[in-house]
Amino acid sequence: MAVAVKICGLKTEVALAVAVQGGASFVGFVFFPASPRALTPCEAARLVVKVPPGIRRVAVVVDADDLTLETILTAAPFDFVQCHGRETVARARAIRERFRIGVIKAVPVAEAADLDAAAPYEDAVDWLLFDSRAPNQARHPGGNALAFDWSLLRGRAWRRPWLLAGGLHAGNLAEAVRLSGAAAVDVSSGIEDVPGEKSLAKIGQFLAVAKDL
Ligand SMILES: O=C(O)c1ccccc1NCC(=O)[C@H](O)[C@H](O)COP(=O)(O)O
Repeated sequence: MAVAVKICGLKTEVALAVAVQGGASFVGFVFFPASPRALTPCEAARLVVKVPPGIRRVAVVVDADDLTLETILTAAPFDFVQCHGRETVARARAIRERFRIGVIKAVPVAEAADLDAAAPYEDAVDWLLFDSRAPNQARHPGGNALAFDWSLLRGRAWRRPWLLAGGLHAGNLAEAVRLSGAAAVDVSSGIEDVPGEKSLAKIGQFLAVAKDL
């Protein structure tokens, strides 16, 4: 059974094309200015229009207000907003209802107790995303190439589908899926040569591994 992949932090047409050809199920665009992967709504729109039907387009935001979301979502068509900050359950629900869009809520994980934070979101969002908790000094809450103990997820069940994220790369993907039981994964740093610069070869390798799982 192949594992579904979200390729996150895309910035160029060529990287997007490799992700699409390699079989990505989701493609993510980051709207957080401090990130080396940040795009403006205009820059993202030029890429988003190239995404073929059936591949889900994700706008990654951090505690974005309605005006910011309006600007992003009117510049280009997205299928999901990924809330990667401290958005409450009420805020996640409000985004989903006001913008009539799917919502993915990132849940930061460092220890088993952190998983309990996911349950209250189940009725408010479409997907959960379990990512490593960013260190205090991190400049952004995601995309930090940090893994957590994947076995924490083993045997846990949620009423929403979920993605595993954090420090994944072609070399550890099989083990991460085996230990966590993930059916969908999200990757950014592990398919880059330097932060913000995607490696076409690494995107291809990651997707090839995912296809065989
Ligand atoms: O990627 C970023 O720079 C980023 C910045 C701010 C919020 C979220 C961000 N990324 C979200 C993602 O979905 C990443 O793919 C996820 O955190 C995993 O990242 P990595 O450990 O680098 O694979």
